[in-house]
Amino acid sequence: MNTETPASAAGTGTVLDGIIAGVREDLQARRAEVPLAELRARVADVPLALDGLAALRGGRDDAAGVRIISEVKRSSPSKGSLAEIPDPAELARAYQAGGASAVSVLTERRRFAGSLADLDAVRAAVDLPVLRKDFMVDEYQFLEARAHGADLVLLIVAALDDTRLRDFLALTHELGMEALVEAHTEEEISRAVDVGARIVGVNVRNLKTLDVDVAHYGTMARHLPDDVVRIAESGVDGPDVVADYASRGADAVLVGEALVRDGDPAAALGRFRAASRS
Ligand SMILES: O=C(O)c1ccccc1NCC(=O)[C@H](O)[C@H](O)COP(=O)(O)O
Repeated sequence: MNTETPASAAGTGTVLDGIIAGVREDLQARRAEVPLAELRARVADVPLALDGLAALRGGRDDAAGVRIISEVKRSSPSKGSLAEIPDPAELARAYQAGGASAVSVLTERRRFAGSLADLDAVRAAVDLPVLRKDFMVDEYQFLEARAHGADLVLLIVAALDDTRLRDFLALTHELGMEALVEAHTEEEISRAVDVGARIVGVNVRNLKTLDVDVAHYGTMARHLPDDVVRIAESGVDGPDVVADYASRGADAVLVGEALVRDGDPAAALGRFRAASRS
């Protein structure tokens, strides 16, 4: 597989381009430490991936309400440091206790202060599907995700041309994982669906301005086909937003900041889940 990917499919000098440039530099350093062949060997020793698709599907129809993907998010480009997370395993266990359906772990280092160590800690702490949330632009990262026990990875449509999107989705599935394919626009939703994405997220954070507009989910949701698992990403600052996403047909909601800032994330999750049922 050709792993040379343009900085972003758009290549417009956006926040995304800057993040990806840093991701590529960090990746070269890791590759020098652990060559691809060694990663492949490690993958063979890891237990099979959990079924992320099954965990997230059905939230729009069943009485249990919307599924929640709870994120371990230390920092962000838009807000800087969000929370001290001395023990990501403890946070992940709170998420599981609060009824999360999956845990997302940001592993990008420069802007989000994440790491593969966080992924390892969360993987060992919960038996929920775990999403490696990063800016996936190279085959190496997919093997790395699986070697560290991830069950799902993020594919950002805006960061990949159609060939890479298709190839990376195929690689994800070959490794037994599922992909959350993230779109921001109607055109990106079409591209995600055309390459065969089974889980499509609409991220309401604009990657050019970093502005969050929760109403954007409703505008985009009508373009999501019935047979994909629909995820609303970002912008949850309380139960009302979860209820709104649920009312617009989301199967699952991805929540970061509101949970890491809450002193009792398990209780917060309980409120979010209850709101989607009311
Ligand atoms: O969070 C950011 O500032 C950000 C900036 C640029 C690219 C991605 C970014 N966030 C990644 C995410 O998608 C969120 O962490 C996730 O959806 C949770 O969002 P929130 O609940 O609003 O923290």
